[in-house]
Amino acid sequence: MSDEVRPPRTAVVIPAAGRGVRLGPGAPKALRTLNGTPMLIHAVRAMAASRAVSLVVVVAPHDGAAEVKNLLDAHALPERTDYLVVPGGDTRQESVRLGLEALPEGITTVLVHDAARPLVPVDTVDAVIEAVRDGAVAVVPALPVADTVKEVEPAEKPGGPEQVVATPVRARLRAVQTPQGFDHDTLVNAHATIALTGEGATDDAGMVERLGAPVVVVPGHEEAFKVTRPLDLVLAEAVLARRRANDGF
Ligand SMILES: Nc1ccn([C@@H]2O[C@H](COP(=O)(O)OP(=O)(O)OP(=O)(O)O)[C@@H](O)[C@H]2O)c(=O)n1
Ligand SMILES: C[C@](O)(CO)[C@H](O)COP(=O)(O)O
Repeated sequence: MSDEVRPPRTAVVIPAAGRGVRLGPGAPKALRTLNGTPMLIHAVRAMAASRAVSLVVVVAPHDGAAEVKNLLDAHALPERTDYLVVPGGDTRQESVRLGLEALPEGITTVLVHDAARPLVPVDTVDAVIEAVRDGAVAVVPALPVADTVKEVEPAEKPGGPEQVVATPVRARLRAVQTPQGFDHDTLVNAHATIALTGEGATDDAGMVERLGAPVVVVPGHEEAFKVTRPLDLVLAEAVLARRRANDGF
């Protein structure tokens, strides 16, 4: 066996198998375009912009893996990075697990990034990777919350009023984004151990928290917002227009 110290290898799993119900009728959300380019391609480019990323695994809609492969082939992407496409599952959590199963040996750091956050800047990606390489087992980029957040008890009957049960101290709340970064074995262990029903975990760091492992926060970025509702498409195209005006990007 060689004593050679191998450099850490970083892969990104991009869950892109969602329908985008909240965005309204149309193609699956990841394939909807921003300024003529599919959101997924923006997201893949955002990840591959980091020189630390050697592999991007795209988790495609279950019946859309061939279409997504063609899409990646048809767009210019950095050549130093490898790309893989696998079919996804019924929930985000399942899609991420299927992406993790496709990773080759030797990956030490894994990022999970929503295709629905196409405009995250590379500095945020690099900050997450650096924090994992510095020893954190789980890292989330996050921003302070602008609104006051209430915890509610669900309505007793459909259409009835919800009851507020608590107002968490806003200064202690953070809105978390992606990419979330992990020590590879810790994330794989979380996905193998944590069983959740219904929609599953809403983020991957939450699964690592359930293992009892520490999750650290790095600053997020307002351009890393999630395209969820129709207004977010307008905002995303405005951000792209501002980038073009500012840097000719
Ligand atoms: N079964 C699923 C569901 C979601 N996702 C991905 O997880 C990310 C975050 O999910 P979200 O923004 O909720 O996307 P959708 O599930 O598509 O949206 P909606 O809930 O409005 O249908 C997206 O990149 C989405 O494609 C996935 O890979 N597999
Ligand atoms: C992972 C995430 O983007 C963190 O904010 C978010 O939880 C995804 O939620 P969604 O309902 O699947 O969009």
